[in-house]
Amino acid sequence: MADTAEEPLMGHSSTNEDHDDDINHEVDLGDVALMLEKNLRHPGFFVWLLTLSAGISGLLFGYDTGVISSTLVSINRSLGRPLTTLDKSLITSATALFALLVSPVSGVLADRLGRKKVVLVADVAFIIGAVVQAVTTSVAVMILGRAIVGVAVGAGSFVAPLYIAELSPAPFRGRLMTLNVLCITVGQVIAYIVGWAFVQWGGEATGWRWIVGLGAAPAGVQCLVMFFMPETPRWLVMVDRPGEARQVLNKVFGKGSEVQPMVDVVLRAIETEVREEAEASMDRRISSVKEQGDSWLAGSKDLWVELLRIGGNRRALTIACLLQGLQQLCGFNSLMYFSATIFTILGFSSPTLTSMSVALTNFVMTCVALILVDRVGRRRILLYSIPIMAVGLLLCAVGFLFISLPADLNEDNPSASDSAWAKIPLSERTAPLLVLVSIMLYVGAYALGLGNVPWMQSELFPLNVRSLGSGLSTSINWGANFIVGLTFLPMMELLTPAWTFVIYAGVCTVGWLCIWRIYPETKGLSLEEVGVLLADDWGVRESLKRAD
Ligand SMILES: O[C@H]1[C@H](O)[C@@H](O)[C@H](O)[C@@H](O)[C@H]1O
Repeated sequence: MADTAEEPLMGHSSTNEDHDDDINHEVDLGDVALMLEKNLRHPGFFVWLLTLSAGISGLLFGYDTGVISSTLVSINRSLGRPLTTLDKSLITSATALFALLVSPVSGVLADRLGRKKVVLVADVAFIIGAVVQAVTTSVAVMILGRAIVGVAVGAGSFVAPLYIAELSPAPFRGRLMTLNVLCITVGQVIAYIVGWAFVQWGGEATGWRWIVGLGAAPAGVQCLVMFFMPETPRWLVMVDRPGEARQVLNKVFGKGSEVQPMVDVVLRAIETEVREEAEASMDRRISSVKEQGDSWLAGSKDLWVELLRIGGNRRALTIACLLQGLQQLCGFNSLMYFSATIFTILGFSSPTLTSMSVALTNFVMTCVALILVDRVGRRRILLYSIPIMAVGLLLCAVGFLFISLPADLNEDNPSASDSAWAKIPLSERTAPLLVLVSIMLYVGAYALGLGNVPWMQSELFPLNVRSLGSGLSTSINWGANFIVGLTFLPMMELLTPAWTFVIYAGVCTVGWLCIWRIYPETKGLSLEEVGVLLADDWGVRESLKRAD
């Protein structure tokens, strides 16, 4: 392989048949990753810059989802009347609902327009949504503003990881994508701090307008920065612009003569993948165009067929949806949205401050994940951390068994810190402390694995269906997020908190079994190799052999 790699790529072109035949024989995709691992020690400055620019999408995602709890308690009557429970539910869930609707569409858009343009479109939506929320005087327009933010979060949450994945060299891909999740958790911590500060000192009725309006600032910055960032090499090859793809790869890997062979090999691997996929889909495309005409719709339908009919793609989609669904159905965001309510019920005197422990633990442990994920591997980190989550949830359930709850869980509003519950000294109540500690254990383990690994979804899909597949699994994430947000409080009331947490522990157990059975280890593999792994079966054994 070394010989092949060092041979300069002369006059390459995706339309040159002889050359393409050479590529077929020369490129051993297994060697691509090995070569990268051997040669690259650290991601270069340019790669960090790209990741951080795209990571602003994560920051906005975290900020806009984290900010809602404090906003709801600060709005009071400034939208013309006090908010009803229905108003609050609609304001909260509009974002997840629209994110859910938009993610698959943004997958198609990312193929048509490019990854970068979708980031820019999402930024415009973030800015419009923030301004609409900040200036509104009615509940209906507030819901509209949250819906527009949902469009932005839905598109951004799918395209930012895709952009990072397609630009990162394989050995650092996990780490760089975890950085995106780290930005989400930073956004959530900032949202909690800003919200808490405004609730504490804001006082006046306009404070919350600043909280939501602030979301426009990072979006504006990202718009400016991303304008100067390149498209991904994979998308450029896909739209037949290999020259530009090479320029981007040169920047990613550096320009020295020692890295040129690496750029050649990576470009060849991408070209091979694009060409093979184009050939494989040609027949299907021809028949689809014959049936439906050469329209946008025909192209998209064709992709759907490819995603669902081809075994490897279907397997990739199943794994991505499993991980994304599990990330939400394990109940984490019920803590993100309602931890202040839980800590009020438990009698903590400053529930908003206590609930910050959830956001902070999530952030700190995501930092740890950043260091571990490429070393330990995605599959392994999930198989180790999910049982700890289940133990945390069960301990939490045990804690709740020793706590007698008020009949109406809404009785204790997060702002009512002087309630009867809050006056009981904590020293006399070990059960609430047990709940707090087990929640931290659960959140810590979540942040290590399930909080970030599902966002590496795009590495599972081959290029032609990558954005559609990632878009779909992102909508599973938002759908499950929507369900958990909607059902958590009713479950606590109808089934008791103990059973609610036992059910989440059950979801974790089932999820663990599915992961053990079908999720191969993708650590250190190039995006092209992952496709080979899933082509005939789940590839678990094969991947474990490689990882050893
Ligand atoms: O990966 C993120 C992260 O774990 C966030 O903390 C959580 O709120 C999101 O729902 C999730 O997608």
